[in-house]
Amino acid sequence: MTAQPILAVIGGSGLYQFEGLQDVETIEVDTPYGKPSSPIVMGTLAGKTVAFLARHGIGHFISPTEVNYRANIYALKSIGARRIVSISACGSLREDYAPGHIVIPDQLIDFTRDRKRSFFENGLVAHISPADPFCNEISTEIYQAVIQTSAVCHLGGSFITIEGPRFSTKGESNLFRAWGISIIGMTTSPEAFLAREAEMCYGVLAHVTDYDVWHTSEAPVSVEMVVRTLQENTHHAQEAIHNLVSALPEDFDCKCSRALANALMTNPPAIPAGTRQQLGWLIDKYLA
Ligand SMILES: CSC[C@H]1O[C@H](OP(=O)(O)O)[C@H](O)[C@@H]1O
Ligand SMILES: Nc1ncnc2[nH]cnc12
Repeated sequence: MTAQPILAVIGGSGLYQFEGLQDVETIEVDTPYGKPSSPIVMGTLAGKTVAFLARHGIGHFISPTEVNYRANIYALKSIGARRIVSISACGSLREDYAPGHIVIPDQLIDFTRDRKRSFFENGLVAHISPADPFCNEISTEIYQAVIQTSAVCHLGGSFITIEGPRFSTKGESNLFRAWGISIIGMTTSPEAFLAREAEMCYGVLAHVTDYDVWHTSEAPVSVEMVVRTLQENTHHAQEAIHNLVSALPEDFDCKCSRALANALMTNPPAIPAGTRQQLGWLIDKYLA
């Protein structure tokens, strides 16, 4: 059996397998929420175990709305992962975050509508705090790893998740700009919120692939533009993950691992037995 991974990587658009993993083992995981987007590929990088999951499936056949975010987070937790790096393609809403750059966002604005956004349901109410939606520790580690590459990297910026799959109108894009939002994508919500509920450290390495649709001298975003920019820049993410894995300590203590400590609202005797059992993986340590 492969060792517990030091890091789980969720690969987004343009990243369906992880180059350079050695001693690779592919694991089919099933979850109470259904199948994750892809098998989990476990392997070693810099001598440490890493897990990789392709968010849109291998071949990119799952839309941002249809990604089973709960199954993906559950699957990564079930193999023992405690930290997640999400690799995402995003549009830029500001001039100085240019295509080809990388952003490590520190805020998240959720404009999605049609997604399961919590593990808590069926008689068990919990309210986690996503005031700081990304783990500060892993985000800083990601930034340190990226700046060792030749990529231009920005630490900080707010990231809006739209429902998609369509891109934005100019009216929407200009509204988001007026709100001071930095980058735009379609997958970080609810992924980041579910990772917090699962008490996992979660950070994003966002590749800027385009200027969305607001720019007066740049063409509006298209799939061709996103794919081309990603092809030119994915090597930065691969290199950064290598740097990150090399630097990450095996032992760590982060407040993300206690995110549910003050979140459970339902009086324990009122929790239905089936729900208590189904969510045992999250709540046993608080209700034992
Ligand atoms: C292919 S452009 C839109 C698509 O790309 C991003 O995916 P991911 O976050 O998984 O890299 C964006 O969120 C949309 O899903
Ligand atoms: N402009 C954009 N809007 C939403 N998602 C994106 N992913 C990459 N570019 C994007």
